[in-house]
Amino acid sequence: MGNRSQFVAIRRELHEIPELGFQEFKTQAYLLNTIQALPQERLEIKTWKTGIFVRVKGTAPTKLIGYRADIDGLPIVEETDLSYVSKHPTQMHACGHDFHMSIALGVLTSVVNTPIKDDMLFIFQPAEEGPGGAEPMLKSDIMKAWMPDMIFALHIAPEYPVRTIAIKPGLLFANTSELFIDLKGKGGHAAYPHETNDMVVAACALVAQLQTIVSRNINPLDSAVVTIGKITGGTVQNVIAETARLEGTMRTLSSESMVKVKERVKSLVKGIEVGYSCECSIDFGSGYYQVYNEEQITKEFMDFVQNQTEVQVHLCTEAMTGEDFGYMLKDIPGFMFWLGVDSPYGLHHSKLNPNEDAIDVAISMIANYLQFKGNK
Ligand SMILES: CC(=O)N[C@@H](CCC[C@H](N)C(=O)O)C(=O)O
Repeated sequence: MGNRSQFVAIRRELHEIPELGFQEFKTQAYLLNTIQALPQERLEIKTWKTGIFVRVKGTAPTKLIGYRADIDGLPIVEETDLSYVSKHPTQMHACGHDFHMSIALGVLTSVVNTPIKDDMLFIFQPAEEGPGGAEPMLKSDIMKAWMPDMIFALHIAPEYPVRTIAIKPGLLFANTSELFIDLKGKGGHAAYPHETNDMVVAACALVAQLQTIVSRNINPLDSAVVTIGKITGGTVQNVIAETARLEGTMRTLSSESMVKVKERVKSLVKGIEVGYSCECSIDFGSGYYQVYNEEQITKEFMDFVQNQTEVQVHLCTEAMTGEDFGYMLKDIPGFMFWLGVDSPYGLHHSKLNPNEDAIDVAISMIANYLQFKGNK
């Protein structure tokens, strides 16, 4: 691993054990072991479900600075040929949370070894991919007692080179809502369609109609996404399906548009019920609040990084990704930024392989920023 730090090895070990939201038991144990191996004099550690809070006492604190890393993986079968490929065959760190954790551990180690004046709160948060850990963590008694004065976080960005970050003041990520639709009709013999209400046909019609929400109901100057990522239905090739299920996600830049998208989903589903003589139920699952970067703190961070020669700052546009860190930023001023990791495969791809050089780049950049911001 050449000159790379121990946090690259830690990332690889975490990469091997991805776990889904609120099932991050091995991950939590691994993180706790690593945190407990640090000098403990300045640390106070509390667990919350599968997450962890670590408070680091500063030398002369005037504020509490929060830093959040998400810790869950995705239900994806990994298709890389890495020596440290996931040991959990149907789960993968395909959104970089292994990077987020190892960077947070690196920054924590740096703050323990070189204390800053201010107190710090490290938040290892479960279930970012769903159903959402940030909002309940924010409402927990622990965080109510340890409410940071400012907070920040990063997300890896495969499309940017290593040694770059991308960020903008104001809106960074979209409002999101999951979408689950169950359709139930009358199944039967494949040769007797006139005696059935085929839910495969109804589901296909609904998928096509859902596409008209973005193209026909949302102002073209606004932005929205309706994606159906999974369809299930039927049992065998020569039986007409009695049930079908669509699973997807909706994204909007404005919260008003999310209300409109949901209304249109309800109307289209009603139309399918009438048109295909079936019963449907809609579950909007979990929804995430937009990620909004507080202007002043974000600009100060951008200026700070720009003045360091090691990392370049790109001013980016908003993305339709979602992040439940948006809930934390709704209540606490702060920011999120993209960390360039230069991978030909994007987030949520089974071949995602971020460049590990970005780990030490990020640790050093954030540690420097904390020496500046936390010693003011
Ligand atoms: C950064 C990122 O990729 N976040 C996820 C968040 C998913 C939230 C929820 N499960 C949904 O699908 O709406 C994303 O897909 O943007």
